Amino acid sequence: MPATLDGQITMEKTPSYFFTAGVPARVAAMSSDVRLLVVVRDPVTRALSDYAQTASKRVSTPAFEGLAFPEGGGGVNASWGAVRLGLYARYLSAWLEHFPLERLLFVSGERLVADPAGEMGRVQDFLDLKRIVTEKHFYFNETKGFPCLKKSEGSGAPHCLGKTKGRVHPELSKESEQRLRDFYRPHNQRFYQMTNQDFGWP
Ligand SMILES: Nc1ncnc2c1ncn2[C@@H]1O[C@H](COP(=O)(O)OS(=O)(=O)O)[C@@H](OP(=O)(O)O)[C@H]1O
Repeated sequence: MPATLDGQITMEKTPSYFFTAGVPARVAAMSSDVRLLVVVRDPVTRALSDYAQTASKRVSTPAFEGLAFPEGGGGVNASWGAVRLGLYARYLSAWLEHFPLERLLFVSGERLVADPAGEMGRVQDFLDLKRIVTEKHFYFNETKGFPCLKKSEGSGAPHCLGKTKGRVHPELSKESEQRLRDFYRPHNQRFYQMTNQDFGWP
């Protein structure tokens, strides 16, 4: 992390911090007053998104359902990363050994899309920042199917995230979706209790 002067905030992000062993202890050792933002989405959608990212890099990736569900039986393959990483409560436990809950803000991935200004308002409050980013900064881009910035910082032109954000997800049969939902439900409930926040995942 670069040196941070008084009055500055240094931000650093990668999704893998959340679930990589040893990271909570390392972050705690680095800074005692760090604030942590965790963006989470419905773990079923997360699994499909994870798969879509892998499949975009390797054409020969087997079908989602073959990887998610072991042959025979009604089980779910929780050792496959795309499934395992949606077990948020498990990974959060490791962070809560090093940080009080108040040091973490859980951002809803769904609300970030449906109401980006509202969710960014929560983020700014959490970081003790003036609410500079508001509704007026966003518009919904029908082609992209996501909110985009009305003006980018560099050119002042509208700016959407790139092609690697908003990929098409694989189709999932109703039965497979239900199987995954049933698998995640108790984990989601535990996560809601730990965060005191109901994300409303079906
Ligand atoms: N405004 C906007 N524009 C485009 N995409 C958006 C936006 N807000 C949230 N998302 C969702 O972000 C998902 C990609 O996040 P990632 O976790 O891959 O990002 S990163 O790894 O931290 O770079 C990406 O997931 P996929 O849809 O599976 O590609 C999007 O659903």
